[in-house]
Amino acid sequence: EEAQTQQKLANVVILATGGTIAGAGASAANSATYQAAKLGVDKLIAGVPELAELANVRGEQVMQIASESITNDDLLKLGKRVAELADSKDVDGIVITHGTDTLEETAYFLNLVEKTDKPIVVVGSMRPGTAMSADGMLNLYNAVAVASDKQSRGKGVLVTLNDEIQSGRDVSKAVNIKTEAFKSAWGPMGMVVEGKSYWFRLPAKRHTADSEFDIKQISSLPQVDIAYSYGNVSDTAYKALAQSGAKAIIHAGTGNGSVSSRVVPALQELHKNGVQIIRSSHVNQGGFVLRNAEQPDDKYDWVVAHDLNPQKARILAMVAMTKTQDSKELQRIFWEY
Ligand SMILES: NC(=O)CC[C@H](N)C(=O)O
Repeated sequence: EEAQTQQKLANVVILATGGTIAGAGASAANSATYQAAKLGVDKLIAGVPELAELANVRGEQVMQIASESITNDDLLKLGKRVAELADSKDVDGIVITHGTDTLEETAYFLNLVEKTDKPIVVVGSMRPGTAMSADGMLNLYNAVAVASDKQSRGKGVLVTLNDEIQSGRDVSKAVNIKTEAFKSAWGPMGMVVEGKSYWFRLPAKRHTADSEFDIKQISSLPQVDIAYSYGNVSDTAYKALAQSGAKAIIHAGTGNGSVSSRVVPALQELHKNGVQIIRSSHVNQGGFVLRNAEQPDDKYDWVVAHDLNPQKARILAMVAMTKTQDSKELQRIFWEY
């Protein structure tokens, strides 16, 4: 009988990378003061015995770090392992446990480069497992539920926290400390409650199987950096980033992605020297940057990031620039993904 249930259940692999979901604090009162990336994947799985009712689950420790320390090489390593598993007949879905600080970057990266319809779910938590009202157990349970569900196929990389199913493209950490931390300007795609998924919308942008990018063809990512804008800003950061080898600079602009008159000449100069300038906005609840609004992008040959926040724009620019250095192609890609 046990063999029969195992046959019916989906096979889900949990790739663990660290973060608070694998964190531990000194006391149950420590919801914010703790060390991330302490528990191994086997302990995470053992901590939620109910996972066995949802799927045949096995774990792999890909790395054990706090996600603010993730590098481009780490992204490639994780991406390549996900692709290998997605190609395996024995794997129906993949869950990635991840720190929440850069979870939105990794989820978007995988959404762009994994050529598969199989569910890929990235999950984290806001409180370590040692804390009162820890959220990791339920978030992981929900992630495995979504990853083992056939309905989740072909919907792009997904993120499950706070009972919501979010698009890995759109979602961003908008709040810290609180468990209701991840938001999307366009709303969640669905809910997951007691191991069952309820879907309400689909992503409109190209992703995964429909993407022109393939992790198997990518061996390195170009240097793309972000410069933050504010009153009295100078061009120092932009010049320094270009000097250090940035192939593109994401302008984390004020408001509509506006650029200070103190910075415009330096950006024109950098672009003449081959650095792509990509305008985004650092407003918190959904930037929306349009070409030739506030700045003459056609005249300067700049690119706009549209609704992508600066950190997501960095991910797309890196992936796109593995294929093209042409600003018009880059802009096409920024509209489509
Ligand atoms: N809630 C979290 O996961 C944050 C912990 C850590 N800063 C990380 O991103 O890994």
